[in-house]
This record gives sequence, C-alpha cells and structure tokens, in this order.
Amino acid sequence: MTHRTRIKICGLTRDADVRAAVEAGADAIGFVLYPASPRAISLDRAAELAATLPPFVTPVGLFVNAGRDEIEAACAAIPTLLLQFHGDETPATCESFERPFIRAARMAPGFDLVDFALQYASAAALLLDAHVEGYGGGGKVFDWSLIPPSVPAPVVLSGGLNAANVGEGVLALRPWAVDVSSGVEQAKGIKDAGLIRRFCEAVREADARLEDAATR
Ligand SMILES: O=C(O)c1ccccc1N[C@@H]1O[C@H](COP(=O)(O)O)[C@@H](O)[C@H]1O
Repeated sequence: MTHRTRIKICGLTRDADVRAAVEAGADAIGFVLYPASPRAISLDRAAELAATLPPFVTPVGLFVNAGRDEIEAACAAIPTLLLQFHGDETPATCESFERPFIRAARMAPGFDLVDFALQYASAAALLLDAHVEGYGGGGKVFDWSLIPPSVPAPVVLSGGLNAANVGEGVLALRPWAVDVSSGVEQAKGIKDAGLIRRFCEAVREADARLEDAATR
C-alpha cells in the first residue's frame, strides 16, 4: 500500500469506546487531560484506559496550557504517552519534556502554517484544527485551502471530520493521519461504535482509492 493514513480517535472516556476504536483499527487513542473540556478525564482514569490498549496502539494525552507537574505526572503514569499540546504552549515548553509530541495549529485565514512548522520543528506532527473558541473539539471544519501545498512536517488533519467527509480529506490532502472527536460521538465524551467503525472504513476506502490510482 502506498499510503496508510493513521487514525486517531480522541476524547474517549469509556472502556467500551476504547475497545470499539481498537477493533475498528485506530492507531492512537486520545485522552483529554484538560479539565475545562466536557470530555476531560482524570489522569487515573486515563491510565486505566491506556492500560487496556494492545501493543502498537498509542495513547495520546491532550493538554491545554497545563502545568509542568501535571504533564510530568501523566508521563510517569503512562510511560508510552504521546503528548498533544492544544493550547498556547511555546516550542520550548513542548520540547522540555523530552518526549515525542504533536502540536495543534489553529487554522484561520492569515495563519502562517509553514512558519509555525519551523517554530515547532521538533514536533512529531502538526495537528491542524479549526480555530474555535475553547481551543478545540468543536466539530468545526476549517477551510482546507488554507493548508499550503508543502508543509515541512507530518500533518494530522482534524477539525469537524466524520465518516462523510474524511475520505474527501484523505484524497485531497493525503495527510499523515486524521483525528476525530465530535464526529464519532452520541454526546460529548460518549462515542458511538458504529460511527467509529464507519469513520475508519471511510479512511481505508480512501486509502484504497489512492493505492488504486497509484498502480494504474
Ligand atoms: O475535545 C475537546 O474537548 C478539546 C478541548 C480542547 C482542545 C481540543 C479538544 N479536542 C480536539 O480537537 C480536535 C478536533 O476535534 P473535533 O473532531 O472537531 O471535535 C481533536 O484533536 C480533538 O481531540
């Protein structure tokens, strides 16, 4: 296969939803460690859920302007945790944990993504989300034409994705990965196994179409 788009499902709070995401083929599972979010869970709960993940499925901790102690405690409790910085964290802060991290970029007209990528050059990937009030998880699609033709970092496409639009995003933008929260939910923090499965199937169908086009 020429390209296998990685899938991250974010904002999980329940064991059954974690199982559904893993069974559907998710590569990464996100836990919101941002107390102001309706999807927030405690670090103890995130560690419990992370302990149920099989090998090769990555737990991701989402932080928004968290204190150093909080992030260090999460790294200690979940040794394989990938950090997702979704607030106003500086490059120096993101790097200071000496852990792989992904950095959210809040996409809006005038935002210079290439400059942002250069500033956060040590990020494992940039997660492109819509610029919404409350930092993220708003289920809002941003204008994909704001993404420059070449971004010097792996891109995680996010913001308002669902089973109906993710295929188009994969075909048009060929991101390294996609990330979804609202689009696979019944209510905030309560996922829907059917929507998760359909989301993952839509990504795989788009991957297969890309593969087909590449081998013609
Ligand atoms: O999920 C939240 O509540 C949240 C809060 C603060 C920052 C980010 C948040 N979620 C992340 O936002 C993107 C897009 O989510 P959606 O699919 O549009 O709902 C995703 O990475 C969420 O994990």
